[in-house]
Amino acid sequence: MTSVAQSPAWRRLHSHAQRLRQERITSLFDRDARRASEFTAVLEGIRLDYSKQLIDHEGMEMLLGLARQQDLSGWIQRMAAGETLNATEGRAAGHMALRGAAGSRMEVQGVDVMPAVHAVRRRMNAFAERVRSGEWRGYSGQTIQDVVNIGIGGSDFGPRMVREALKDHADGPRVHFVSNVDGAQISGLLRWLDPARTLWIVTSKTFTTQETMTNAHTARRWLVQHAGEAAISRHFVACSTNRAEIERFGIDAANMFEFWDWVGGRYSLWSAVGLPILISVGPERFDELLAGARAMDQHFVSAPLERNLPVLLALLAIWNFNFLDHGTQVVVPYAQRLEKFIGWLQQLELESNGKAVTRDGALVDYRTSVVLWGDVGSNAQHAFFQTLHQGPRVHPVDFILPMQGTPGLEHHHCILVANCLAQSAALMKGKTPEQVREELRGKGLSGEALESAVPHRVFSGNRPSNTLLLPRLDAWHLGALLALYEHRTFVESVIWEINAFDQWGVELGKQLAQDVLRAMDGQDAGLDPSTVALLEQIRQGSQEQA
Ligand SMILES: O=P(O)(O)OC[C@H]1O[C@H](O)[C@H](O)[C@@H](O)[C@@H]1O
Repeated sequence: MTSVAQSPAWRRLHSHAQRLRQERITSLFDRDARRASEFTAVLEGIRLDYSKQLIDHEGMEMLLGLARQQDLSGWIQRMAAGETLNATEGRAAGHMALRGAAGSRMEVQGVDVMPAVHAVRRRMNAFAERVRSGEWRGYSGQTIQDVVNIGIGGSDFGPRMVREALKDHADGPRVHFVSNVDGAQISGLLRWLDPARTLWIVTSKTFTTQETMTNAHTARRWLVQHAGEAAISRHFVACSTNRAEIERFGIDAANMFEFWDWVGGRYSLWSAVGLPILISVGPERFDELLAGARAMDQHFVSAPLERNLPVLLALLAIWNFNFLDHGTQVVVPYAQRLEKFIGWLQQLELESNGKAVTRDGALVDYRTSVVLWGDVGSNAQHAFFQTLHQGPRVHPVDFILPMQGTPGLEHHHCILVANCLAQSAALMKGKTPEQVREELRGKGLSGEALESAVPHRVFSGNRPSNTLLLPRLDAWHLGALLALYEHRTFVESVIWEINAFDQWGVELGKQLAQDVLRAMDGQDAGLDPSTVALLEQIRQGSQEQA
């Protein structure tokens, strides 16, 4: 089996990249008056402007050629048809079905799953409404004031991020999240929560994840201490695929919201895992979120590759990392409400594509798994933008900018917009030594003082970015944004020929944690000398503290 890196499409791109490395993005603009509009793709007001990438029409054609060579359209159709894409676990990747419209038919491994999806959604809606309206009462007859989701990874990042993004629409009980097994997180909440008015949602696809189960048992003990076992059915619900474990924990089957093994954890916020979102913002907003994602799905499945937003986003990433050899992917939303977006995106991208073997198990001989990081603008400008502008490696940036800001504070939004656009322009244009000299002469510097100052003030420029404009940050556009990045991740995996839907890489650490726990219990767990020494230090340290 020859590697994609040996294929004709890849080789053509490789040679083309050698040529384009000599180019300036600004010169590409000089030669093409229509570049800004021609290198923009639009869906329902969402505009992906990729004109500030170091690429020309020929390069784009070659990238699309690579996508065709890799049968991208075929893979998209196979995902939409619910085929078993995740071969190592024998599962489909059915997250698009979770946002399918009522009355539509969507198959996963040959079964129409829409009746089951909508049946759970109806139960979620009804339950959320009961909690929100105050009809659902705790053991003392009082209404629910605080809801705590206990979950980690995909059972935490998605709902936490959406809850944060839609905070301005929150009109239900307060929603909190506990993910870390570090007792500091849950103890901080238990200090002030009222057991009679708190609802716990235990969210775990497997219902066996150590951190989640530890936190869930701590919450359960706390409630039982205050109100006895009988209170559990009024205060604990579960979102999971594992009915048996839920019952063993003591949660009523009637309080279980089901999802299925064809929903990957990092793609699960659209399923029962979204229950905390529903309770926070209500079923109507949740429906809008799903509708936005559905619009992106339909676009992804039906738009031609050259106008397909997720496809373009992924191909440009491939261009930057596999052909121009740039460093990492930076994502900077100029929207405070998207503060949790990066965490969600990191799991999505790095758990999906953090692999070095192809679907067939062959080692790859090209880069995969691009490290993705970022923070909200404008804060990020005051943290890591120095290295984006003048550091030795180029890190392409996705700027994400809602076109509307906070009502009544429009002048804040003007400044936000100005900063966002200025950063991408600065990355592209840079500043030449001649420009720096002129500037310094204007400030009265000359001779050696001037020359020694120059290198520190030069910006190489030619640093690529995308700008993604959203009409506004509402539930609909958020849904579309999240689905855009989900599909981007999938497209990358198709080009790289890897399975984006398993995550064996997290298993070894989990197994070894069990060994370390056994060793802490005094058993011989066959640990390595370094771990044994560290454990001894920790034992001594904790004794000193006691
Ligand atoms: O939802 P759970 O079964 O508790 O799993 C939570 C998380 O566990 C692991 O970290 C997996 O790699 C993630 O994909 C998953 O989201």
